[in-house]
Amino acid sequence: MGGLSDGFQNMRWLLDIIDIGLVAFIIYRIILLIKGTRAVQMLLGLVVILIVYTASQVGGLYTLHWLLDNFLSSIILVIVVIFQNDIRRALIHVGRNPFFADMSFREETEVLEELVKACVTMAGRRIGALIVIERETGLKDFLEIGVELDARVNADLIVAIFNPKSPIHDGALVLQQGRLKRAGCFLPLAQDTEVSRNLGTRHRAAVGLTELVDAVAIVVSEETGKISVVIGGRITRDLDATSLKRVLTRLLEPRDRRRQRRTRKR
Ligand SMILES: Nc1ncnc2c1ncn2[C@@H]1O[C@H](COP(=O)(O)OP(=O)(O)OP(=O)(O)O)[C@@H](O)[C@H]1O
Repeated sequence: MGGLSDGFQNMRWLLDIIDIGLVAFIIYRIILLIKGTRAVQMLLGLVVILIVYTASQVGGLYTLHWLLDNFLSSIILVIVVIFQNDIRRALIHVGRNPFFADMSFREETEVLEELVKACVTMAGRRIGALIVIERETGLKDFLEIGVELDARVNADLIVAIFNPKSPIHDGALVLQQGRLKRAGCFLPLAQDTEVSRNLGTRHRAAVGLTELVDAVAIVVSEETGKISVVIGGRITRDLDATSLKRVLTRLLEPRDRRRQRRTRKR
């Protein structure tokens, strides 16, 4: 037993390195996860509260200090409530489920071309559409409503689905693992913020879902005929065929291939 604990003592430096490395990795992942989201502002707010808390202690502002002390004692609960969406996103990232799993490069290109063709056709005809593409986070929770399809990605079929006369044109079309999986799906709407208040419900649904999961949403506006891509709750508007294909290729490309491409560039 003594030998074992001596062994651990001798390895102390190694454990310290692992310890520091793990903490640095967790902080890095948290920063990556919340970068550019509302969570950054909330985190800054918390930092300000911490500064005021320390200042109130040093300056002897007892009532303020008591108030903040009580607030900060339940900080874990506060953090969980404030960052619930981000925590959920981080946790469900564990189960990877890439869109182009088991597809050859030629099949991937074909899927993207059919998707882009469908969006451009619908935009030209002012047919409204909402297409959601699953990436690493499973969308099972959002697929209960709707009609099962499980069909190859085909531009004519997508246009037919969103044709206003089609019985399944309402709601979202969901793509999983390179196939058209379900149509007529109801998505969670974005929370009632200043930005989302100015959006119609189709765009709000795209923002709402992508705030919760890492899926990519494509919206074709019935009103303007414009194509937008929504990811992480952020909208990139007014895409044409070329920019849509470029954006989708970048977002759906398998990670290992993206890494290989970056290494080749260096
Ligand atoms: N929660 C939802 N989940 C999925 N689809 C939805 C949801 N809410 C609305 N939609 C779809 O959006 C359509 C209505 O879009 P609306 O015109 O209100 O939005 P919009 O963002 O202004 O889009 P557009 O620019 O095409 O007019 C509905 O017919 C339905 O197909």
